[in-house]
Amino acid sequence: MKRYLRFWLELLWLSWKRYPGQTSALIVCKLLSVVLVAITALALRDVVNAVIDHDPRTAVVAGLVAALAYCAMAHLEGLDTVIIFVLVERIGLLELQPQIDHDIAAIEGLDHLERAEFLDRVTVVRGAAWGLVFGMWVAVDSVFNMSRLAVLLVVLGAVNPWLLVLLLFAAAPLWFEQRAQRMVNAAETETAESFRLQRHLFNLATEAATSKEIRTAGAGPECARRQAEAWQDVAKVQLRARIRGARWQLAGWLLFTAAFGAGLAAVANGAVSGAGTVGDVVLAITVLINLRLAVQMTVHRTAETAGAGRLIDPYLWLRDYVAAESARRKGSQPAPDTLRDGIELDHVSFTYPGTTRPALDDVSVRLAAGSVVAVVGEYGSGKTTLVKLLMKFYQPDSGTILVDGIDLQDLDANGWRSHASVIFQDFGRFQTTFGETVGLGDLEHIDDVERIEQAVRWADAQDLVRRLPDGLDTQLGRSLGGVDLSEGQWQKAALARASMRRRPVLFALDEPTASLDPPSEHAIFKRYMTRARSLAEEAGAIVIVVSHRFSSVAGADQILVMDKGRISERGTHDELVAAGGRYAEMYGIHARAYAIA
Ligand SMILES: Nc1ncnc2c1ncn2[C@@H]1O[C@H](COP(=O)(O)OP(=O)(O)OP(=O)(O)O)[C@@H](O)[C@H]1O
Repeated sequence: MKRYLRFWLELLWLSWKRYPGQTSALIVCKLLSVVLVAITALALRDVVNAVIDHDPRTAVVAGLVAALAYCAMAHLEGLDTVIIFVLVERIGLLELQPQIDHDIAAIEGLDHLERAEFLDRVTVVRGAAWGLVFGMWVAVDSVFNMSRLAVLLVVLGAVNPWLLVLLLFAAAPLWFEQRAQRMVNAAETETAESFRLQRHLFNLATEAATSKEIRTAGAGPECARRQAEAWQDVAKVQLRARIRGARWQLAGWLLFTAAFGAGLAAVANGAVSGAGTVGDVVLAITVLINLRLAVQMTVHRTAETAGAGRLIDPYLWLRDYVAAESARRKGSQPAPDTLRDGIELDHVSFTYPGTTRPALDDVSVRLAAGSVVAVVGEYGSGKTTLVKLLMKFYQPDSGTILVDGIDLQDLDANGWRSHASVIFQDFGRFQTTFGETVGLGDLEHIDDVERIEQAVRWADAQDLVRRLPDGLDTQLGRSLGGVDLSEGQWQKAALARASMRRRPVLFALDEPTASLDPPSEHAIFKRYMTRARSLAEEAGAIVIVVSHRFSSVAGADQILVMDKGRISERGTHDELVAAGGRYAEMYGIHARAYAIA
C-alpha cells in the first residue's frame, strides 16, 4: 500500500506541476462537496423543527440554505467529473504513456522479451496510462468520500451517539469488496498467458505475413478453434472469480442494510418516546441515506482503487525491472572506434531463457582485428546466437567476451552498437519511406540523401530504387497505402540499411543474401569482401559472415564451423578442406550442387 501511496503522490505532484489551476480547482470542488452534505442535512432538520415550532422565518432561511447547498453540490459534481477527465487525458496520454513506452523500449538486451513474467506485465501495462492516472484520482476521491462519511457520522452522533456503531457496519462492504477485487486480480494474472495465446492465434490468422501459410495449410479453422479454446480458459477462470467475489460483496451489503434499518428504527423510537424531535428523525433519515450513498461511493471507489493495483503492480514492477536492468547492464567504458587487437570469446556459454539446451556451449575463439570471419554450420547450431551475443543483446551465462581486452559487459551498449552494423536473417520490414528504411541504419544521418544513396549502391539496390514510383521517397507497406516489396527487395533494403555506418568496427552479415538470386548474391559478396578489406584497414574492423553457402565464405581469413553450440572446426578454407572433416564434406556437397568445383 505504501508503494501505491508513493506512486499516487508522484502522479498528484506531476498533475500539480503541469496543471496547477485545474488540479487545485478539483481539490476545492471535492472539499466543498464534503461540507455541503452536512450543511444540507442540518438545514433540513432546522426546516422541520421550525415548521413544528411555527417559526416561518427560520423555516424559510433554513430552507433556502438547504436548497442552495443541494444545488451547489449537484453543480460541483458535474464540474468535478469534467476536470478529472481533462486531467486524466492530459497526464495519462501526454506524460505517462510516452514514459511507459520509453521504459519498455529502453531495456538494452533482448532476453526480457522472451521472459513470460516480463511479457505478462507488458500485456497489462501497454495502454494503461489512462487507467493509472484515473486510478490516482479515484484514490483521491476515496479520501474525500471517507471524509464525507466521517462528517456524516459526526452529525449522526449528535442525534444519538449509539448510531456511531454504524461505522463498524459501514466497514463491512468495504472490506468484503477488497476481498472480491483480490480474487478478480488473481484470476487476471492467472489467465494472462492464455490471453496472450488467443491474441497470438488471432494475429496468426489475420496478419498478412503469416496468413498465406495458414491459408495454404488450411489451418484457419484450427487457429479459430484454438483461439476459442484459449478464450474459454480465460473466461472460465475469470467468471468463476467474479461470481465468488459477487457473493462476498452481497454478504457485506446485507450486513450494512440490517444495521442501517436498526439505526433508523432506534431514532424513530426515540422521537415517539419524546427523547428526540421530529427534526432529528428527518436529520437521521437524510444523513443515513447520504451515509448509504457515501458508503456505496466509498466501496465503489475503494474497489476501483484496489483494482488500480492491477495496473499499478505491473507498472511499478516494470519500472523497477527497467531501473535494475539498466544499472546491472550499464557499461561505463566508451566503445573503441578502432580495433587494435580484436575480440576474444573465452569459454562463453549461453542458454536462452525458458530453454534448457545451451545455444552456445563453452565457445572460445579469437577474432583478430581486421579479419573476415565466416561462421558456417547446420541449422540451429548457434551461429546467430554468437552474433547476438557480440551485439550485447544477451549476456553470456558464463565466460567473457573481451573487446580489445575490455569486457563487453563494461562497454556502454549504445556506444558499442553505434560502432557496429548488422543485418539479421529476420530483418525488419519497416513501413516508412524507402529512404528512411535505409537511413535508420544510422539514425543521425537518416536525412542524408548522399549517404543513403551510397548505402543503396553497396547493396546493389539502385535498380530497385529506380523502379519505385517515388524513388527514395516511396512509402513502403500496403497498410499505409504504400508499395509492398518482394522478399529479396526487402533484403536489399536491409542490406543497404546495414551499410549506412561508414566506419563500423564490427560488421555482421547473418545470411545476408538468403532471399537473393545467385547472380545478385555473388555480386554482393564480392562487393562486401572489398568493403570488409577497406574497413579492416581503416578501423581494424572485424567482418563476420554467417552463411549456408560455403562457396561464398571460402575467401574468409578464418572459418568457424559450428555444431550444437560448439565450434567443431576452425581454420582457413584450405586448412579445413585439407583436414577432411565436416567442412570439407559440406563444401564438397555444395561444390557439386552449385557446380563450382
Ligand atoms: N529466442 C530464442 N529462444 C529460445 N531458443 C532459441 C532462440 N533463438 C534461438 N534459439 C535456439 O538456440 C539454438 C541456436 O539457434 P541459432 O539461431 O543461433 O542457430 P543458427 O545456427 O543461427 O540457425 P539457422 O542457421 O537456422 O539460422 C537453436 O536450438 C534454437 O532453437
